[in-house]
Amino acid sequence: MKAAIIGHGKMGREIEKILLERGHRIGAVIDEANASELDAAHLAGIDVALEFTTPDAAYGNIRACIDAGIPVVSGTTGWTNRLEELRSYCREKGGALFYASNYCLGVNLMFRLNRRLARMMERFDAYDVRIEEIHHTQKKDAPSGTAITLAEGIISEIGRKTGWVNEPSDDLSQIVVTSLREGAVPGTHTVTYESDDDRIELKHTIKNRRTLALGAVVAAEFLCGKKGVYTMDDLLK
Ligand SMILES: NC(=O)C1=CN([C@@H]2O[C@H](COP(=O)(O)OP(=O)(O)OC[C@H]3O[C@@H](n4cnc5c(N)ncnc54)[C@H](OP(=O)(O)O)[C@@H]3O)[C@@H](O)[C@H]2O)C=CC1
Ligand SMILES: O=C(O)C1=N[C@H](C(=O)O)C[C@H](O)C1
Repeated sequence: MKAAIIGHGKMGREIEKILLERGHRIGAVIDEANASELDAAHLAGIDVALEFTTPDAAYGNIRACIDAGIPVVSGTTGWTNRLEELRSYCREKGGALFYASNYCLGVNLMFRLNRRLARMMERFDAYDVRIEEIHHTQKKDAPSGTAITLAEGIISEIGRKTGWVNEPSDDLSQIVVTSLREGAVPGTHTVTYESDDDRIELKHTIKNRRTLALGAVVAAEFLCGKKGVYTMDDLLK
């Protein structure tokens, strides 16, 4: 597989290592300075692109890959209010797009547990639910994409929760998501159900960025040669 790396930052560099370890080739590395090279001419011969950039850049980068006919795996967070629009565009153009807010296997297992637990807690309104996420101080967006996916999972199962807020709130219809930024933390997420008497916690701690990059490369291997719109659920089936 010949890959293009779009965004040669912390994730892009980790992805590069894993691509090479798994016997793939790097056909292009695109950063902000050469972002104008995201077109069919510059990407000729590329089988798949991996896009980990910034909330401002992701939409345009992914669209450019679709326009160039290059399957694209993206994990950039903080822009996903436009994800559905881009998925429709991809289908219209006959392109290939894989998106996940988190490529770590364990987090995706936690997403499933989270929905199952929420379904159980639907009946027990003595418990309120909240989410906490902790990441490194260089993270640009808050809350994390993973925390948003967790919140959406809970909202889909618990009728008394209709949205989330990223600030303190007494509104019981909202899930309070707290974002903390500490040192080099790769990503820690905790879902807490608390009553006056006790507390249930579902917690996931990422130990290193490699697990995220490996998941993205496995997604790229899965997407290669396919058309359509995919998520981690398709990969984990
Ligand atoms: N889904 C998942 O599993 C994961 C998602 N992420 C998300 O991925 C994104 C990147 O994270 P991370 O690598 O830590 O961030 P970094 O800030 O380390 O890297 C971002 C890179 O994007 C580049 N960039 C900026 N603008 C453009 C552009 N227009 N075109 C191409 N490249 C550009 C930057 O280049 P320059 O320095 O030249 O500006 C930089 O190299 C974030 O949104 C993060 O939340 C991170 C980890 C896992
Ligand atoms: O910026 C990061 O580092 C991460 N971002 C993703 C998110 O916003 O959920 C995934 C992971 O937690 C690391």
